[in-house]
Amino acid sequence: MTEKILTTENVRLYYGDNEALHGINLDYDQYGITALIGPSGSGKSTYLRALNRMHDLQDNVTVNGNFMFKGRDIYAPDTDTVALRKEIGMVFQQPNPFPFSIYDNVAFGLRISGEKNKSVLDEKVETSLKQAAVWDEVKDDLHKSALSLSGGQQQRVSIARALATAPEILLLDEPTAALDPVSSHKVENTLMALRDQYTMIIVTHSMSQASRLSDRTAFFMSGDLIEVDSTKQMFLNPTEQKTQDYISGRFG
Ligand SMILES: Nc1ncnc2c1ncn2[C@@H]1O[C@H](COP(=O)(O)OP(=O)(O)OP(=O)(O)O)[C@@H](O)[C@H]1O
Repeated sequence: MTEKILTTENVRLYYGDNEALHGINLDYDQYGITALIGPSGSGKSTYLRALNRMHDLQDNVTVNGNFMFKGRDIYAPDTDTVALRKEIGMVFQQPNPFPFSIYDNVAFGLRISGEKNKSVLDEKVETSLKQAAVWDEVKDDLHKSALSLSGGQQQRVSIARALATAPEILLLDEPTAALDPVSSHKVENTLMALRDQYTMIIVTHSMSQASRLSDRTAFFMSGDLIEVDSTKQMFLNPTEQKTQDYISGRFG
């Protein structure tokens, strides 16, 4: 049996007194893409953000449940959350480069970890930008502001920034929702090319994107996980009527 890289068990999350996730159980094999789909407000982003403790940054959120990453308890009191977020990186809906150069954006996490050697930084910046399939477009302008790039390029630089710290898991929260179709296509191709090297979990509203990109799909509704299966099975022959109704566009 394949070792699970990440397991989440009985995840309950509260915003104040309001329970937004009602006991989610989901495990992940190493590598491949899992899509989280479901109507607006079903808890996809809430669940995703719990995986690398992004809710710690917000008051009034209580997370219960069991989260194990390679045998380590993510919510153990002694977890170094900065180190955790290097291993479980995140890419957001809005491309969010920092207001400095392309090079400095990608080198950011490495420098925070104490890397000062210029040739190491140069090499990692180049490798990460290549992995994120944006190197050819920016290699002559690495010292230009990342904010001067197009949205699609900014998003691939954000992916490069996440990859630079050598994460094992990448969380992607609607990474193409703010992009034009050509840029979305490029970002999708980038993710496809990374599927054999990373474990990726992507929230998407696009059924066509979920079916194109993912190996496995999980359907959320009203804070519950309704069904999870191979993407093929989910789209061709889901077990639950609610899943069928959602993917055929009857609601959401
Ligand atoms: N910061 C917050 N404070 C209070 N309630 C929140 C907060 N963020 C989300 N919620 C609530 O938690 C529930 C789940 O929201 P969440 O954003 O996780 O859903 P989602 O499936 O990702 O939706 P969408 O597809 O629209 O992004 C919703 O009822 C939402 O109102």
